[in-house]
Amino acid sequence: MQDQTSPGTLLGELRAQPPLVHCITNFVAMNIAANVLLAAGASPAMVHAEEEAGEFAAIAGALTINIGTLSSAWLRGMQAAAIAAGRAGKPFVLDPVAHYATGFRRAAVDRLLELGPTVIRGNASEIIALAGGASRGQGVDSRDHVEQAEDAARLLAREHGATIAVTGAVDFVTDGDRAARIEGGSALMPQVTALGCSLTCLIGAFSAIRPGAPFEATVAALATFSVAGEMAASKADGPGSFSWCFLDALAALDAATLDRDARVRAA
Ligand SMILES: Nc1ncnc2c1ncn2[C@@H]1O[C@H](COP(=O)(O)OP(=O)(O)O)[C@@H](O)[C@H]1O
Ligand SMILES: Cc1ncsc1CCOP(=O)(O)O
Ligand SMILES: [Mg+2]
Repeated sequence: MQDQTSPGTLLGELRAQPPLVHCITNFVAMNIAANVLLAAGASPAMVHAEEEAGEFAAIAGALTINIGTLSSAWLRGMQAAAIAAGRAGKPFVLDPVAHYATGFRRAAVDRLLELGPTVIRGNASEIIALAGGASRGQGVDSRDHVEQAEDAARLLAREHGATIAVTGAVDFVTDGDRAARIEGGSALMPQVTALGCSLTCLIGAFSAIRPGAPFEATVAALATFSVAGEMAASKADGPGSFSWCFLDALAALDAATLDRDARVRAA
């Protein structure tokens, strides 16, 4: 597929004009997420201090917020950034890492949801719990299947007016009206920490390219990960080599290959 909003078209535009992506992510993810964005062609900046997060969000193309290693000070920075992104009309992508695990996380996510995320990405356990369901998640790891989270995703999309991405073996994206499944990737991906967090940052990069089309931007980011993941798996011997093969695959991926190999189906 090759149209105005095909994954390849968006990847080409991203490379032609690298967007500045404001990432408030966790200590585990900061390095790999920045490298993922650079390999894809975007310009990452990890900025979380409450003294500057609001000011920075206004100048970036998109904001991504991830609660993986949360503290009260970080939460204040997240709120300032989300408010500023909203005022500036910039997309805001939320990753509610393990929000079901503690009261502090649940309260933080409730506050961030009030600030109107454009896209929410999580694994199946996180999305099920966000919609009020009983999830089997353990810490940051999902123990539910994406198919079990599809109704929850549709519900959340309508409730928050957001695009919802559920990732796993086959990803699912919905804006409450349209929905798509994206096949591909590799079983090695959940064996490398913070790849999901990095994907959230990449959704931010694609959202900056198409601020008015979060569904298409999210599908493009997920398709990019799926195709690069398959390429990397064909070369890797295990999680260690997968992580650097994945960066190489992302950097080598071109628009035509992405559109040829992406397996995106309407759902
Ligand atoms: N079993 C799997 N097979 C193929 N790809 C997978 C599998 N599990 C996860 N992925 C991919 O790994 C990436 C991160 O997703 P996921 O592991 O669900 O996030 P998180 O790290 O937040 O739990 C996504 O691109 C997803 O498609
Ligand atoms: C291990 C860990 N602990 C807190 S955040 C984090 C990283 C989670 O990354 P991902 O959600 O992409 O698996
Ligand atoms: Mg995660």
